[in-house]
Amino acid sequence: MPIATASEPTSEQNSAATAPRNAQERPVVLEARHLGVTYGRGRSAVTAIGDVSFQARAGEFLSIVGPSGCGKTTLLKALSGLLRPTTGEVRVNGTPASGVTPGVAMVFQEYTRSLMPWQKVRANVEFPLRGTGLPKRELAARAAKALSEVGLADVGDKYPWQLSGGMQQRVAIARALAFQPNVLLMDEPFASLDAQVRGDLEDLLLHVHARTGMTIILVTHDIDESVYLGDRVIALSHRPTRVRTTIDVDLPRPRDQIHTKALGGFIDLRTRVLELIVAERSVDPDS
Ligand SMILES: Nc1ncnc2c1ncn2[C@@H]1O[C@H](COP(=O)(O)OP(=O)(O)OP(=O)(O)O)[C@@H](O)[C@H]1O
Repeated sequence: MPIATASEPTSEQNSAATAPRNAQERPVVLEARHLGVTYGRGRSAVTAIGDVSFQARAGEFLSIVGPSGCGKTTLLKALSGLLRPTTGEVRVNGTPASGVTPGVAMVFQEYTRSLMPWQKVRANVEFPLRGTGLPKRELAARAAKALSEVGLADVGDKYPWQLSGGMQQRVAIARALAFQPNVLLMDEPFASLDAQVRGDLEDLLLHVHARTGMTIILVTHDIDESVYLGDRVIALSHRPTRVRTTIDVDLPRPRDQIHTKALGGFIDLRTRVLELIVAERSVDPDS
């Protein structure tokens, strides 16, 4: 399947652009309710998350930004159920989640550590599906479809280390897609890639989002990326973190690297987000 490029929006992207965009009418699929996370106890305790509440609606693309070390990764871990919150709860379709959050997949920044180098690409993509009871044929079909979706239909028999960094991160995304999650959590997935590859993968993500209608929650340090991809940007405060502001990104879709980023609205939004981050950066959480 062809990957969306800046100059050629796909038919899926175009249909997404004309679909009703009243996000408030869509059901809430994932909710953080007064989440708090403290690491350790006593004098060495570190409260990463103070009190965070927000809702992600079906099909929404949420970008999360915040100053360095404010607790963004901790928040994604709590949302995925990899880490138990100290206070508050995560709700899925209105029901409190305990343990690993159902229907959620996560993509990490460190693709070299998240892919198994001794397994071929196809086996890496199939891995999370093993133990789900799916027949082998269905497993293989899902992996093939996901690899095709990220433009890697022909690399199933290679090892991850035979691929470029950008291709390895595509494999990690394919692995999450093969799982067919309702919510995809992404922790700075493009941070270690060069600018051109990063732009390509941002557009790949826009394409996947438009085609699948999946809810995506992406943590990023890159202010432009947060606005370019998101329907809303949640700006977090310094640690112990709270939601400082939520900004609606009312830019038209489909988006493309050249024209969207040249829009006055894009420049205004990125300036607003940057101002918020700079203001929060100037606060020392340990003082
Ligand atoms: N396992 C842990 N034990 C103790 N403290 C931790 C642990 N993990 C994170 N922290 C602390 O919690 C705070 C938030 O960390 P976290 O990694 O969630 O922030 P972040 O916003 O993702 O950081 P960055 O901007 O560098 O990616 C930091 O002060 C960090 O040192």
